[in-house]
Amino acid sequence: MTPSIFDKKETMKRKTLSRYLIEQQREHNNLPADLRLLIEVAARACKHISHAVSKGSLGEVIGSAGSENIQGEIQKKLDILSNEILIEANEWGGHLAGLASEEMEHIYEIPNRFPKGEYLLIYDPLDGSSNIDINVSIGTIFSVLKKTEPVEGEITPVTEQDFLQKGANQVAAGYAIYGPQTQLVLTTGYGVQIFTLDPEIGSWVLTQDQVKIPESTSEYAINSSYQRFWHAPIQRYIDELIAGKDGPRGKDFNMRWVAAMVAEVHRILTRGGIFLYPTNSRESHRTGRLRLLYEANPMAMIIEQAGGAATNGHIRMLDVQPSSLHERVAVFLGSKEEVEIVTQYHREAI
Ligand SMILES: O=P(O)(O)OC[C@H]1O[C@](O)(COP(=O)(O)O)[C@@H](O)[C@@H]1O
Ligand SMILES: [Mg+2]
Ligand SMILES: [Mg+2]
Repeated sequence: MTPSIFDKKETMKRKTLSRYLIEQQREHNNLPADLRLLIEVAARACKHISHAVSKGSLGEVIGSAGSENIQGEIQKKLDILSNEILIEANEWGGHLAGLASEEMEHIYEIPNRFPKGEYLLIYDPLDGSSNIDINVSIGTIFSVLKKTEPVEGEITPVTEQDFLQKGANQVAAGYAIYGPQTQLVLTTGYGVQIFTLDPEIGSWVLTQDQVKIPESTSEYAINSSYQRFWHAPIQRYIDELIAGKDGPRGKDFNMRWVAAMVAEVHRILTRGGIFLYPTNSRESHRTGRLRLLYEANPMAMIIEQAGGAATNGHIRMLDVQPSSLHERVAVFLGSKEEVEIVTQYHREAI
């Protein structure tokens, strides 16, 4: 008997992250057991961060920590706390060789007193830090790579070089968004799934499977306060969007800016759109604002898995060869048609 729509909804409601991952491992045979456990540990850490975020001033996590990270940005108390939560949860998990974070200058090798694994975890513990104090959506972004050994079976110490892999090598990527609801968006290379945290039972529940981004859109997101520093291809692209129905695009566009990449990507996954963070002539943005390894790459994998596109303006983001841990990059991602147009404008300008 075919189950009714109601029954299907009920079944979806009960599918927790654990059950979903076990099904992938056992029934579909497309998720190694160690990777499944690593994702569970990361998801548990995000639940912990979500709890700290929701307490806000009650938990005394609001405000500056009075320190700077490697990028010269003022660290918020929550940036530091989230980083510590992720390290603590993952270092004894037994599935990692090492981890790296926006908030740490160097990589962190799992100490010898803990069991080790073959994976590398790279994350932005708290994305959208400027939104913390104003109670607007923020998130945690993570990427998982595999450490490759020069000789099979031999285990060598982890180095920064191990992390400098193209995004195409990612075996999983995800983010948690701490907004009106806390959600976990995940890909292990088989589409994109959204899990919503049910605060009553403390579980991540599958609420959307195989998320798909519409190919066309009339919504864009860019910080236009840098307009005077923009290079010609971006100037051209945005001018055309603003010209709307009267311009070459022949339709009106709307604009949004949340100032947290997780929130922009989440909106795009939900209803389409394009997110742009180009390089510009300002010294601090010469190579871009967002970080390749723990912002651009995981988001690019998620966007591609949902049928969208992501480039650095010239090539597919996932094909960019990283050269350093905290490297910055220009980012164009979202609905395919728009990403293709803006990338084409960059290519024509060479
Ligand atoms: O509004 P701005 O200053 O242009 O920057 C917004 C961008 O900065 C970020 O907040 C950077 O992330 P962090 O908060 O992790 O440093 C992105 O999420 C966002 O897209
Ligand atoms: Mg960030
Ligand atoms: Mg951050």
